Amino acid sequence: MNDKYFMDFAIDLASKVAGQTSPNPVVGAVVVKNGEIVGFGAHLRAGEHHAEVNAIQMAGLEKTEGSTVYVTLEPCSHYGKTPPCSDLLIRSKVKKAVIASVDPNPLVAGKGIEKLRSAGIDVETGICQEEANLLNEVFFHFIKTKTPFVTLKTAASLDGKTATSSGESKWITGKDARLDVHQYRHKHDAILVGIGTVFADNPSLTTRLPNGGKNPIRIVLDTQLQIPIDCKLLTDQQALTWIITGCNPPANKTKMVQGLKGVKVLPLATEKVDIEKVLHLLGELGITSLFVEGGATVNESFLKAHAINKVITYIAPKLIGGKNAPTIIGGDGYAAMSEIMELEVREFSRVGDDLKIVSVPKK
Ligand SMILES: Nc1c(/N=C/[C@H](O)[C@H](O)[C@H](O)COP(=O)(O)O)[nH]c(=O)[nH]c1=O
Ligand SMILES: Nc1c(N[C@@H]2O[C@H](COP(=O)(O)O)[C@@H](O)[C@H]2O)[nH]c(=O)[nH]c1=O
Ligand SMILES: [Zn+2]
Repeated sequence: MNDKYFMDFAIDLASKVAGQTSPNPVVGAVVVKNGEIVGFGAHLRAGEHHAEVNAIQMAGLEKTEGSTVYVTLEPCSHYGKTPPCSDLLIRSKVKKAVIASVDPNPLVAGKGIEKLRSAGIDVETGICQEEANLLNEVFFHFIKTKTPFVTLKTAASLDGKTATSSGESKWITGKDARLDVHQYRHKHDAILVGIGTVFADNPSLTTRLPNGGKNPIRIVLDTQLQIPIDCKLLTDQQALTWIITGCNPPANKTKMVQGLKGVKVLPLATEKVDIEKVLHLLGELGITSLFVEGGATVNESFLKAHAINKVITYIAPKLIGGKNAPTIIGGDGYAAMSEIMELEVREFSRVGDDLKIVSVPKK
């Protein structure tokens, strides 16, 4: 078996724990001795063992000695919440390390590889690098920008409507597509809607998957703190709810809302809710991935802030019509074609009766 064979397994291990390890990256590791897999593991949760530790623990020290370790991310070389993996590989007398992604964390970048080489371990990098980098697009983005990686989720009819002109929207996409959305809620640290969607749908924004899943922190952009006090987000206590407002939300309403369990009011320093400021605030609060579920006004503000890193679009084979029916992106939008946002399609699939398109900004 070649290096790709074993690295594919490590990548598969890492891909299956997406959403669990935040704010850490997902990492998979496989220990191979004389062409036989003797141990494997993934990093399961921030603060717990790294992938290499789990894999070497399964292999045992005897089999690890003289082995080749395949790992999707450069072994760490610093003391974070856990001791350095590069030291562990050296102590365990590993013969060779095959690495997919180099760690962009300034604390680690290249130091882990250097440490291994100077201890006489043969290190090869770049095997399945593209694929492994995609696994950690959120982590790499956050390490670089200290702001969350933003995924915009939209759902519309064939003619681009998100509701009828009378505001009805149940349902445009089918059960399968609506369920598919929940896997993304599980994987994200936070989910964001505008106050308009709260008024229109009284959403719960929780993760409702058959096998359970993590609820993201629910964020509402609500400049004047108009949120209805009896809405699900403030009363269901299913997950934390943070409301981001302009600088002077009404004092008595703020006191009332702030007093609710699991609810925080976060006023910005400016009158208007500026997306750049929202992202920096969320980054400071440790949000590494943000799932934006609209509505049209919020979507446009993210578009204009050039803050969209990925778009998940569900299209239902339905025609709604109506020049006043709402569409995916509202506001003024761009007047000049030269300004519009261009993307490239990364995935195209069917989900039940609907189409699903995953696209990313054109490089
Ligand atoms: N109307 C449709 C959608 N509507 C999505 C809404 O904007 C909002 O995200 C939901 O109301 C969230 O509600 P909850 O959290 O599940 O209680 N989204 C979809 O994917 N398909 C549709 O047909
Ligand atoms: N999860 C992971 C790594 N994560 C690296 O270590 C940092 C977190 O360290 P700590 O706070 O100790 O968990 C994280 O920012 C990233 O640079 N490294 C690895 O060798 N293997 C792993 O499985
Ligand atoms: Zn480590």
